Amino acid sequence: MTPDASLERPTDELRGEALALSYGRTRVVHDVSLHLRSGVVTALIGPNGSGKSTALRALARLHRIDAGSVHIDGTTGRRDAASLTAKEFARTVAMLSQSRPHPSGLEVRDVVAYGRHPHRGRFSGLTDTDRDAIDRALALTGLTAMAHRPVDELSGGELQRVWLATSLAQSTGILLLDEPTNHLDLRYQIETLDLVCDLADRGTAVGVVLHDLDHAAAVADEVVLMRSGRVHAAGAPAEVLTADNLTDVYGFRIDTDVDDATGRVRVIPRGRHHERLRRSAAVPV
Ligand SMILES: Nc1ncnc2c1ncn2[C@@H]1O[C@H](COP(=O)(O)OP(=O)(O)OP(=O)(O)O)[C@@H](O)[C@H]1O
Repeated sequence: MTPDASLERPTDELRGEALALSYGRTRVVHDVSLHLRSGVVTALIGPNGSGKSTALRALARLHRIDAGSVHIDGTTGRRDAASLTAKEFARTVAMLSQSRPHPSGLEVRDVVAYGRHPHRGRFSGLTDTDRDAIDRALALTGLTAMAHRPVDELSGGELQRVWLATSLAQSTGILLLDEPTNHLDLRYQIETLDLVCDLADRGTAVGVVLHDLDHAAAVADEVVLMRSGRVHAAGAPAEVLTADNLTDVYGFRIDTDVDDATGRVRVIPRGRHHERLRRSAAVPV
């Protein structure tokens, strides 16, 4: 699962400034700014309901913006995301949403081919470039051998990889992933994280919502810690993933240390079960 290094290096960046977002009359995201830079993995973390998905969806033009702006900075200068046609935007930004449809009556390859829609003319068939992009997306997600299986027969994790492949087939310079490791077994969780890093290494701007803080520590160049619809802290993983920040935001004791092998922060949640383990270790059976 390594992206093709021969492809042109993307340079687009996505900038959400002072975003205010609501459901109906309820404001759920307040004054949030997010800057997704080319070649950088930005992880959005925070408790349930803190506004991560809503913010990511706003960057993908899937949620109405009450105040603030979303811009794309690319080779042709700065463009307001709202000024692009749907196809232009979809050639620039791909998003793997948390709510993923369950298509039926289609093969895996057909679903992944949907990712090429923004690159195709209204009546034109798949070009060689389209087919190459589909093959590459299937390979990157470990789906080549399943390309002709009906999607109706797939497990939740396999289907998740099909949607990831569909986003990759869009061949965008900006990739937004909402909990991409959900439903995946350990191998594909790690492969997906590796893929995220590989894509960033060849220039993609990646914004990824992650619940596993060790995953965020392992892959993120920048971490945005959200709380109650606001950015509580943002910056390098070692600056954001501190015991104080995490304990404060998640509302129970969380310690951190540093993995000697990688130099990355390790997160140690101190649930009541730790106390139980400590007691049972102290009292010989
Ligand atoms: N469709 C909706 N209608 C009304 N309120 C919503 C809707 N979706 C989300 N919300 C509310 O908006 C707030 C932010 O939700 P959001 O899904 O962005 O949080 P999140 O950080 O992604 O949460 P999670 O980690 O649980 O996925 C929450 O208070 C949530 O209850």
